[in-house]
Amino acid sequence: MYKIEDVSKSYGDLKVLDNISVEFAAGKTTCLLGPSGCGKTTVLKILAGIEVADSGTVEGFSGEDISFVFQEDRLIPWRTVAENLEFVLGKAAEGKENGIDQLLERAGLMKYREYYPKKLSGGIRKRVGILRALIYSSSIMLMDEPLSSVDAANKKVMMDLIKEVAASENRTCIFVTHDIDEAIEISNRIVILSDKPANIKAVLENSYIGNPSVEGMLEMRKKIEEQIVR
Ligand SMILES: Nc1ncnc2c1ncn2[C@@H]1O[C@H](COP(=O)(O)OP(=O)(O)OP(=O)(O)O)[C@@H](O)[C@H]1O
Repeated sequence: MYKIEDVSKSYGDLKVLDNISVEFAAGKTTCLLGPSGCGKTTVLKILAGIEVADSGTVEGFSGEDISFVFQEDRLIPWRTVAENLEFVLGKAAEGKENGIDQLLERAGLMKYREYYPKKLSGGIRKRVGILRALIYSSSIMLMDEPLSSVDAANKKVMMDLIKEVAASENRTCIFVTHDIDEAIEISNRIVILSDKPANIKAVLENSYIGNPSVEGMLEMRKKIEEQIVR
C-alpha cells in the first residue's frame, strides 16, 4: 500500500496542504481531482520526493521506479522523438526499437519519429511525454494533467493507452486533473480535493471504469458534482 498520512505543506505564508491523508491502491489508478491551484501538483512532488512535506508521513514511494509526467513537457530538446523515448530505456534500449515504433504507431505519432521537440505542437509534445512515461518500466506513474492540451480524439487514444499499460503491467498510477470526465474515464478511485489549503472532500470508488454504459458515467458525474458544489 502506498500512502500519505497527515501531510501538511506551506510555501512561506501560503498553506497549500492541510493534514491530508490518502491511500493509493497498488496496481490501480487514483485520480486527484480539484480546482486549479489547490495543491495537486504539490502532492505529486511530495510523492516523488521533489518537495518535502512540513509534517506527516509518506509511505511506499521511496526507492520505487517512478515515471513523472510534468505539467509542462520536459522532452530533451536536442534529441528526436524516438531518441527521447530510447533515452529513458538506457541500456535496455537495444532491441526495443519495435516497442518504440509500436507505441508511436498506436499513439498516431509515427510521422513525428525523427522530429525534434521544438518543431512539435504543445499537444504533441505532451503525448510524447506520456509515451516516455509508459515505455519506462516504472512501478509508479505520476501524471500531472497529462492531457490538458491534447485534442478530444487523441485524448481518447492516449487514455486507452495509459489504461492498457497500467492494467497489463500492474502499475500504480496517480493521475492529477481538474476534468471530471477524464477522472471518471481513467481511474479506479477519485479523490476530490477542496480548495486551498487542500484537504480531502470525498473519496469515491469509480464503478464506471471499464463499464461503457452512459448511465453509469452520468451517475458517477452526478456523485462528483454533488461533492464539488457542497
Ligand atoms: N515553489 C513554490 N513556491 C511558492 N508557491 C508555490 C510553489 N509551488 C506552488 N505554489 C503555490 O501553491 C499553490 C498550489 O500549487 P499546485 O501547483 O500544487 O496546485 P495545482 O492544484 O497543481 O494547480 P494547477 O491545477 O493550476 O496546476 C498555488 O497557489 C501555487 O501558486
